[in-house]
Amino acid sequence: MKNIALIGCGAIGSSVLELLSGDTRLQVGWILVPEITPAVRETAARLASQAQLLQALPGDAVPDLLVECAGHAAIEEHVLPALTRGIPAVIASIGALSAPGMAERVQAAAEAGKTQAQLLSGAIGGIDALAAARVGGLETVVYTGRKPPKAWSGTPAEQVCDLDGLTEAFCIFEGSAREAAQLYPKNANVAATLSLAGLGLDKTMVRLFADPGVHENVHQVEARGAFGAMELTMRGKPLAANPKTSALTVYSVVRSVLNNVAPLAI
Ligand SMILES: NC(=O)C1=CN([C@@H]2O[C@H](COP(=O)(O)OP(=O)(O)OC[C@H]3O[C@@H](n4cnc5c(N)ncnc54)[C@H](O)[C@@H]3O)[C@@H](O)[C@H]2O)C=CC1
Ligand SMILES: O=C([O-])CC(=O)C(=O)O
Repeated sequence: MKNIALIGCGAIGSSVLELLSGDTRLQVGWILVPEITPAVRETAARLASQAQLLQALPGDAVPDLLVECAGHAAIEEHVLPALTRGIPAVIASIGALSAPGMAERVQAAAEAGKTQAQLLSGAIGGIDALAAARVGGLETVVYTGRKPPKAWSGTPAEQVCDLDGLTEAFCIFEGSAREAAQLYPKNANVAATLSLAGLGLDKTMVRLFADPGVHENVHQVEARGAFGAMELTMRGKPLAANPKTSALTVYSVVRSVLNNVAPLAI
């Protein structure tokens, strides 16, 4: 049985617990959160009663897998030390790897621990195709992200338009994935994932829209290269508990965890 440490117990973490509970091939032995709130206690009691609720992984704990679905700060705080200790990790907060030097630090920590960090595809699809296409050579990758105005609240979009008053789609950002990550860090996961799989942060072009006409998180990718061309549209339903997060991200975490215990992985 695989023993898992879950980092974060918010919209994604609690849905992941829901979907994994009852699977006898694994158990969640640790849940790491900055504050052990009554909501976290209730979720853990209901879905992972054997789990220890802690702020950091104890030095003598050796989970088989660390699953990050907490936010960018958790990479520095939990993932790097665990990788260095040889604990493999799956990472949802890919946007954190846009910070200068962070992708290299994750790689170095995994090398030091002789283990592996797996970057999840999260809310976007086609990462397998894009990463394979890179081998033959990519020419352009363009990402367009479109979300309902309320999904952009608390971001610099509030300074470039009146989110509540929008009657049509408004382009709140156009530039490189590196600039997008700096301005919209909490919405930078998809852009960062596409960059890491494809042309890198400076050559991946990003356009972001606040669009009152959509109710989903719409992610579009256009890529061209030696392989031919790819066009992809995802219309991700947002999680009720966090409209900034697409439900597919939860399923992507669960897929990855189950691939770790399944005899046939896909
Ligand atoms: N790769 C992708 O496509 C996507 C990735 N994400 C990433 O997943 C993260 C979590 O998303 P949600 O569950 O919707 O957010 P949320 O805000 O609902 O939950 C975050 C949880 O992590 C905990 N947390 C925050 N900082 C922490 C830290 N330093 N160490 C341990 N726990 C910490 C919080 O207490 C909370 O339990 C996002 O911040 C984002 O980075 C989200 C959406 C898509
Ligand atoms: O759609 C989502 O779940 C999140 C998203 O756009 C991002 O973080 O890039």
